[in-house]
Amino acid sequence: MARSDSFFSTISAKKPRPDGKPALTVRERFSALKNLPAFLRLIWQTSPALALGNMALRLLRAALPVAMLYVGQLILDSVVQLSRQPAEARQLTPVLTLVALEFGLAVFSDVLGRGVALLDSLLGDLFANQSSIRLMQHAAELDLDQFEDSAFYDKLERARRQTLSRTVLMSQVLSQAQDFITMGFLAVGLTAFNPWLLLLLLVAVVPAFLGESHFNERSYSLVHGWTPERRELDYLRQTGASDETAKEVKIFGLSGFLIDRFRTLSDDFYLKNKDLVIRRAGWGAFFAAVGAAGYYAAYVYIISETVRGRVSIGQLTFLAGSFARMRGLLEGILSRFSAVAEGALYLQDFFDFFRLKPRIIRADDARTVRPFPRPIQQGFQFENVGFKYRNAEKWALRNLSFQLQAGEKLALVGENGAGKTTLVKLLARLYDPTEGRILLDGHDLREYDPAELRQEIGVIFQDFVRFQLPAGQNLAVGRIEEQGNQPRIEQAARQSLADSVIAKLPGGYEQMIGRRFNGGVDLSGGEWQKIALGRAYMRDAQLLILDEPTAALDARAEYEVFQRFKELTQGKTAVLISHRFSTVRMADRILVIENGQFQEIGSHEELLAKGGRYAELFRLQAAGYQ
Ligand SMILES: Nc1ncnc2c1ncn2[C@@H]1O[C@H](COP(=O)(O)OP(=O)(O)OP(=O)(O)O)[C@@H](O)[C@H]1O
Repeated sequence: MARSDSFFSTISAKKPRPDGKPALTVRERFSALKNLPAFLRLIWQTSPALALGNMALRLLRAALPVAMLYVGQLILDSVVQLSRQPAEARQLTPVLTLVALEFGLAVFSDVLGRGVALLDSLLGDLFANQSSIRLMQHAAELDLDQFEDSAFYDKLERARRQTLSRTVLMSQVLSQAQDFITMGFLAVGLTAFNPWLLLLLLVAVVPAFLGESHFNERSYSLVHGWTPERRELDYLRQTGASDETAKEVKIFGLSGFLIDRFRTLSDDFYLKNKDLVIRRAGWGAFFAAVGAAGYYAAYVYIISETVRGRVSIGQLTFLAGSFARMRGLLEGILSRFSAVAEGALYLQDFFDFFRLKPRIIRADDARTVRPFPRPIQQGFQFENVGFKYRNAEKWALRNLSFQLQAGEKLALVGENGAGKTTLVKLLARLYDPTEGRILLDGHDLREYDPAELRQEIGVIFQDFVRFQLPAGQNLAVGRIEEQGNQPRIEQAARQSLADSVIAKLPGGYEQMIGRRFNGGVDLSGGEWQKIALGRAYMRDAQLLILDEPTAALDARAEYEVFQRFKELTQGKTAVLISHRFSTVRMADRILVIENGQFQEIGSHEELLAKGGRYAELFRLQAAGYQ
């Protein structure tokens, strides 16, 4: 932000924001307030009872300041009157009753204040929890390809950061309403005395409001524009100090490199922010002085009216008290208004995230959704399939046509980056083809319900997740509905050879695995792989896909895994991705892909006899063993 950027200039002109976009105008800032009704609806839905209770207490509390000031006025006037009476005629009881009343009101106001704070905190906690749940639910509905878009990630990040700060916004909006009501009560008293005092009040307070609101917009722009960098800062913080990365950070001596990058980014942000907060403090002090001048001008006026005998001492305290109170309230309301407007700007990100819609969804009209074939009759047909990742220049797959027959075991072979995993992701409809189509039993895959399709498919990816969960649950994630079915979990463990891994764990199936949590035991790469393989056996899937499932297994385990796999998937369709030809040759047919293009397909013997790419790769690997 340029140093010459004065406060008043941005009110009229659009200045570039730190992220290069023009600064928000006052109108844009106000228009963000349109998000508030939807926000209040969300709060109401969180707990109507708590929301209602909160509003009722606030309403009551709003009336108390004017009541207390009025009782104060009565007390003072009574005291002055008493002091003018002869000593023997002085009756203290009425004054003491008034003092007792004021005391009662003070205690009541305090109790109400605590009640409001309590309900705010309960409602805020519930709201934050429900927002986090909604966020997770919505993220789960979105497409994989949306997660690979950095603009999406920025939105997700901002929405996630805001679930907690939105509870502050909730209190602010409710306090705003409460203070408005209090102001209304006080304004009646002040206007009755002299309406000009109200005008004086506005003159004293409005500049401070404009200043606050300007700096709030600046700070939103700064934070918003810095989302990618703040994401990188989080990433660096995590990479520099986490169990997952500690090994390589140490071996490669990366901590200096990571810290330098962190320092550069964080210093840059600090300097930009410092500039802003210093100017904010300077202008803030100036506007506070303007406000104080307005208050003292009014005070002098009220005092002079008292001296001239036009108002009583009690009225003097009532008016001075009302004016001071109203100045505080108005300042609070106005500066809170800009905080609320700022919060509403952030809300925009929150709602924007929820407006993102997945594309891979079930057809709206239930009649057009095709029931999934049980069993699959013909299999999957790739028709001229092409796929390009979001923002990628080059095609990951192109012009791919072949048939995956029902009950067939198909192996995919190709060099790194050839497109094997991409093909599998298209089968599971994690993405839809960019061109061409995939048919299942003669119908486009898009005609089936994606949820049903995924139920019928069991995929173990090469980068499977190492869930920090007990061993049994780590297997059960393959079919989480069966997490209570111990015999089934144990059977899957036997089938994937994970049973011998679990037998060695001190806690058996209950043993927490992974290092993140207390008492967790880590496993070797191959041991993790056996657990992950077990997830495939937890499913009753018609199509099983194993993407390099044995890369970390020793030769004997690999042989055994595949013997079992063949037996256990009798009659089922399966796709295997492997770089080991000893595994690949067990498949009925092998599809060779090169640079995303179909190369050849056939059985091991056929392809060897053909003497093409497969034969070349096979001989290359075989030569390595000689
Ligand atoms: N999420 C992604 N976004 C952009 N490009 C991607 C993405 N995933 C893969 N690619 C690119 O698509 C191409 C095919 O990748 P794919 O993962 O399908 O290869 P693969 O044959 O499975 O490789 P490997 O044997 O290394 O696992 C590669 O050029 C890769 O860089």
